Amino acid sequence: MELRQVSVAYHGDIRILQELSLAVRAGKITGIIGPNGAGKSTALKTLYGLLRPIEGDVLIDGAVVTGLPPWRFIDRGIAMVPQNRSLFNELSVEDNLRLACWSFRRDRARVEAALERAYTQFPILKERRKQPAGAMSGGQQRFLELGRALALKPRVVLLDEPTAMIAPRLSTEIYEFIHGLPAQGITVVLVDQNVRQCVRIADHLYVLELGRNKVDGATADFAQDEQLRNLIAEWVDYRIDA
Ligand SMILES: Nc1ncnc2c1ncn2[C@@H]1O[C@H](COP(=O)(O)OP(=O)(O)OP(=O)(O)O)[C@@H](O)[C@H]1O
Repeated sequence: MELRQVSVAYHGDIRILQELSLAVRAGKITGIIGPNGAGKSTALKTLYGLLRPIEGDVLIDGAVVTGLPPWRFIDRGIAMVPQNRSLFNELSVEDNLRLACWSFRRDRARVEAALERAYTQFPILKERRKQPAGAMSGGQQRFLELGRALALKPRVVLLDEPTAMIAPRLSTEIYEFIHGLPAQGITVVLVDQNVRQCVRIADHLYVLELGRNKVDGATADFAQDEQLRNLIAEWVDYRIDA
């Protein structure tokens, strides 16, 4: 996936992204970091078709898809887990998973396979499958959101602050899980305030500032370049280890 010279505005004239270009590396983890309000979530929403650029293009597999609605992105194997909770709290864990299968609900074998995939990845969901989603802890609800996105066997998963407001022990588990996704053939785009963890697991990093791409590169190169490490420390208040 790619954003090519994309500008995005809210309310028509509040321009947030300014000619931002960004390429998602297939089979890798691409991290997007930057100070509060830099436009990281806006970039992710643009990659998923939730926001339409006023300039520039969104590409999938090299083809321009600018203006395509989000459900057509799902068809193309792109899944997103948004920053804010997106579960139906009153519905059971299993019904939340079934809803993700709505577009192929008549294909029972496929629905059962999708449920099984989510339960294998997160056994706690199977244990809790009959309980209301809202009765689970914040971390468990996050597992359900991840399980729901992955039940559809996406090629690419877009994650916005996956461990915001989640207890440290479960956060560590979530990062380990995300780290393992490329080995399952899943490409990851990770927007995160938790710069330490994002830098630890990302193969390639973009640093945004005021809606622009300030710098990007392979994470390993950031670690070896004293000047880059200083810049990152200044922008996001975190020093990458050499
Ligand atoms: N729906 C909206 N309407 C108007 N302005 C918005 C809207 N959503 C975001 N903004 C503004 O756009 C800018 C970028 O927001 P965005 O959420 O993309 O930043 P971010 O880098 O993800 O920040 P954070 O790390 O704080 O989540 C901010 O100034 C924000 O106030």
